[in-house]
Amino acid sequence: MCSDPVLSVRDLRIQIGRHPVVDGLSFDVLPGERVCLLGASGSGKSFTAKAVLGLLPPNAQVQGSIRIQGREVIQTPAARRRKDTRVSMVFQDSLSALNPLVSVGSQLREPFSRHHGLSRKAADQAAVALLGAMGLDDPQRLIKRTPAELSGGQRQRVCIALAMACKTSLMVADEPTTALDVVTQAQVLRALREHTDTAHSALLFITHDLHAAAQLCKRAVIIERGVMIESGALDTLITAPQHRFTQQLVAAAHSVYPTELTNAAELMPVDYLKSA
Ligand SMILES: Nc1ncnc2c1ncn2[C@@H]1O[C@H](COP(=O)(O)OP(=O)(O)OP(=O)(O)O)[C@@H](O)[C@H]1O
Repeated sequence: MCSDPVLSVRDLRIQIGRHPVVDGLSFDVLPGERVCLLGASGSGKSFTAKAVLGLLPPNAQVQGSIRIQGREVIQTPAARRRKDTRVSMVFQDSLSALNPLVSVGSQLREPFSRHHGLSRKAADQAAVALLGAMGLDDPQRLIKRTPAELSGGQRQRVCIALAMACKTSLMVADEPTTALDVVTQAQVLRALREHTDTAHSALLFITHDLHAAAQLCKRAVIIERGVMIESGALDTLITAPQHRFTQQLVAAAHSVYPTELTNAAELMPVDYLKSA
């Protein structure tokens, strides 16, 4: 069975002044699919995410095609997009993504009222239920606090809850676990996995962390200096990486997580691992 992609990116080119930061990138994300965009620092991941979200800075020149639910949005900024082409977002820095002066409950109430049409009381109940479902202890108390009164992992799960409450068919998460300790990382990855499974929402997961990607995604697009160098099933990319950069990425992840990169990693050919 073949479904139409939720997100279809074709020959995406982004330039800042004379400097190309993304150069001819093409990939699809299918409904309910989790795809990671993997690349080293400075490879153009965040610019790709911003183009998908309609949040490119005014000095960026963009060409190509970005279709969400079949509609062309490449030249349409986020604020002017139709409801069915809007994308929810989880940022790396959860503190600056949330309003520091407003309680978690008030911030979560808004999307429940706006996108689900709930009354204030029902929106509060939905917010508490959602935070509880994400494994946060005592959500009744938590919604009364401001973001600064939460830990990084708690805040990041509030951000995921906010993105979930927006009820979009696509979520983009840009390095959502980079600033977190390993235990909290695992909790946040689980929350993303459970949400996308339950809501059948697609996810574009932006990361330079192959280990995190392998816990969440089945398919990867790997970029280097704004150009796609490899793409396909993550298992295959881990067991048989073709490009030098992918081989280095796998070797680095394997040296940090020797036994658990994925089941596929146990089958990994070793020539390039030995040389890493
Ligand atoms: N305002 C800017 N003007 C010109 N070039 C920029 C600007 N901001 C970023 N760049 C360059 O664009 C390129 C891609 O940046 P981008 O932030 O998309 O990378 P990234 O892969 O997300 O990196 P990281 O993992 O470090 O966030 C980099 O070479 C960066 O130096």
